[in-house]
Amino acid sequence: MRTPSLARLPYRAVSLTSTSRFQSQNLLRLRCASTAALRPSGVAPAYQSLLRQWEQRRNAASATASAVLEAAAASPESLSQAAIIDNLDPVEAARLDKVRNIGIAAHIDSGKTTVTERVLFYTGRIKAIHEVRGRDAVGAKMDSMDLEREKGITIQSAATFCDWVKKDKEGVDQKYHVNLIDTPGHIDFTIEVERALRVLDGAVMILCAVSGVQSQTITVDRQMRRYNVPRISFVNKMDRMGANPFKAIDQINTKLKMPAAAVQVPIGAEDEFEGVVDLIRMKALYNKGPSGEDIVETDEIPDKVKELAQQRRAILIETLADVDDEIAEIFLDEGEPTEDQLRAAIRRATVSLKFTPVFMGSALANKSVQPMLDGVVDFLPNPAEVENLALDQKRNEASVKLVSYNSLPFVGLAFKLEESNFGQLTYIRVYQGTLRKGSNVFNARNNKKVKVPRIVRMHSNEMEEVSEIGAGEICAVFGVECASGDTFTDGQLGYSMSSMFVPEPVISLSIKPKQAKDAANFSKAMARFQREDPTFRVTHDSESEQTIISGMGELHLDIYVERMRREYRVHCETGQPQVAYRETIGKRVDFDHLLKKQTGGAGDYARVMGWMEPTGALEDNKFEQQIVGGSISEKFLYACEKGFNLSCEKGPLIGHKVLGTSMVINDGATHMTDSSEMAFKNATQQAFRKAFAESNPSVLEPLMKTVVTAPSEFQGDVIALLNKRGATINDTETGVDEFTVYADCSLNGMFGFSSNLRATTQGKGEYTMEFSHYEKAPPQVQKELIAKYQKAQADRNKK
Ligand SMILES: Nc1nc2c(ncn2[C@@H]2O[C@H](COP(=O)(O)OP(=O)(O)OP(=O)(O)O)[C@@H](O)[C@H]2O)c(=O)[nH]1
Repeated sequence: MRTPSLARLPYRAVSLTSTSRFQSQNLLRLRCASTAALRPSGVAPAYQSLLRQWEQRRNAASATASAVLEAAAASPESLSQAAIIDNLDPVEAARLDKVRNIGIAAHIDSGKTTVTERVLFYTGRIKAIHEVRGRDAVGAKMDSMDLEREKGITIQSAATFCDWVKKDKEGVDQKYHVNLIDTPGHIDFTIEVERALRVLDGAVMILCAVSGVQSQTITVDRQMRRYNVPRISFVNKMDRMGANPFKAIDQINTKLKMPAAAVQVPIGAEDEFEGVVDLIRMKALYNKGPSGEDIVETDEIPDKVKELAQQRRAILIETLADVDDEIAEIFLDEGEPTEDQLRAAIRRATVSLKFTPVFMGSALANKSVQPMLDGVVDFLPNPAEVENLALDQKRNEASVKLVSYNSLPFVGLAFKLEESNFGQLTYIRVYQGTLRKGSNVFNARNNKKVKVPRIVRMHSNEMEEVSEIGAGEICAVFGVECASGDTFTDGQLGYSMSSMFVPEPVISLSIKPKQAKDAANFSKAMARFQREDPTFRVTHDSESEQTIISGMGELHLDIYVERMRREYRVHCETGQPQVAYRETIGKRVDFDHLLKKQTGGAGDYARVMGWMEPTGALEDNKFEQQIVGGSISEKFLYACEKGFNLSCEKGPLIGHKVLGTSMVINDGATHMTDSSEMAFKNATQQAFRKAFAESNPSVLEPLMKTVVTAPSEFQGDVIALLNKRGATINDTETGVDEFTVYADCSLNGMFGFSSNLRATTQGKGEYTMEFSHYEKAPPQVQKELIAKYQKAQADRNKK
């Protein structure tokens, strides 16, 4: 048996030494409250009502309130956020304990929407189950767009909520409020997953029992890590031929490097899949009723799985011993943890991101979805258990912890915008305080005051009006103009929250309405799509007079062209998809450029001196001025910076954006009457062109992390296909009957790959492609691109 290494044992997850500024300030106020009568005048108005509540509780002889106030006075640092929540405000703690904000994320077609449909049915949110691409032509609740129902894929994430009733240890029903977001699986809609995970407290990672960890599971795993989202796993499709949950669990451990162990074992598999054995309580669970709505629990574990259950329970304890010191101690003493100890350890380890418990079932066959829901409330954190930070703009952007108290000042994050029939719908996660209908909130980005006219809870495309939403919850509001990622506060706090990661678009195409009369609707649609989706960009190329749309992949752009047709009745003509190339400088070049024009009247005069060089990383460009002696005034330097930024927007080589280039201006000259902002802007642009051309610049192309999976018999053909497209193969894994290739490919080389792959693998192969980084394009490609651009420029000049 494996002995857990003590060195690897982590500290207890519950820290009692957290000392964020927010807490210490509150605790200092607490100290005042505990040593003397409460003096609200000395306390920021935002906290007065909260202090009053605490004081009232003490006056009402609450032993906890007194004890905590005294402890806070003696040692403010000794109380953690958890202690504040648990001890100071039992009412808030009890409310938050019953809230879960979760997302469902997974590889394409793993069954996210099908699982969500069951969740909604079993929690009573919907009256009947409808299948994705089902024969009843209704479609799953969460795929509400026509396009989603037709294609059987999720394009937009959809939010909903439900109540899950679970019996506690004493057999008393406890109602949990679950806010749930179903996210798309396709990589082109990855922003939907990003923004959902940004605001969720936990996630259910779904895997297919046959395919296990797939390419998109790896992406989703990375996204969950980026936002520190704890997860439980659900191995779905246990009814499929070849289902093997333990293969999936091994892969979570090895491929995702996330300690994972089954908390259930299946009773039968494939078409004999009957139910599961709960390894924590050692009980067999079966679904009964026409749609599996009743869970029947028995102590009689079928003989055929008794041994497996014992084995897997031992592995569960062993895996936990590696990540939890309480279980480690029991394990080292060769003891047997109790049910409570096991449950608490799984919760601790999951919440602290060290472990994922694995559930299993078949959503389509209506089996074992409810125990997974029990897992959501048992093992995923409530809003109070997740550390959410904001930056306090009034105190030099110091980091402050947000506390999900209803009575604190309001802080919320707008994480998603959607156009609806009633105007813009803004999804908000309330991190602190209460959002009330009719109240005013302030946008931290521009300090604009906005009134909140309507608040709704979303149920896919339906909504339920509410008058207020408490801390830790998710809602949507109407009539609040803002951008995706804006923070709202009640105006008293200068807090702002970090936004989500937005990947850069890698593909673009020209687009125009087929009929001139549709121009107005076309612009309306473009504006809307851009507001809703930060990975969808629209630019206007003034030279070619074309509108260019850019996005994450061919499918992403196709969907918008199709939505334009369906939702706005605008038929469009599109050009060939183009790769989003970049340009970069090759080496340092000094410049001394003089712009001087004398054409009668006032002339133009600007002289700029300095150098341009690579920034070192192929990232943002940098402009710097190091003028001493005032040879160029501030106003003109600002114009120089503008000129630099404009030059970076349209590189000299092929007209694509410039990356990784820095410009320093350290001297120059100004003319008394002939210098102007325009002259300095133009001079900088000219200097830029000249220096860039002399620096041995290059064209960069996006490199894509590509993962291809197909049945083993096609391995040779698929590798040959990738080689033909110039891919660098990094790794190959061979499974029982399928293989996976990991490769880096240039996006340029991958156009039309999906149809090639389909043809080569009889439609059985699949692949995902995700932007990795920019790299120099091969010399031949660079040459061709430059020649093409120059020819187009020359043709344009002739006209
Ligand atoms: N055999 C079997 N098929 C399932 C199960 N769950 C889902 N499916 C099928 O798998 C297909 C994909 O299911 P979805 O629920 O749309 O999967 P998804 O992960 O939401 O798909 P995307 O959002 O497009 O990534 C559908 O045809 C489902 O009927 C299951 O438990 N067993």
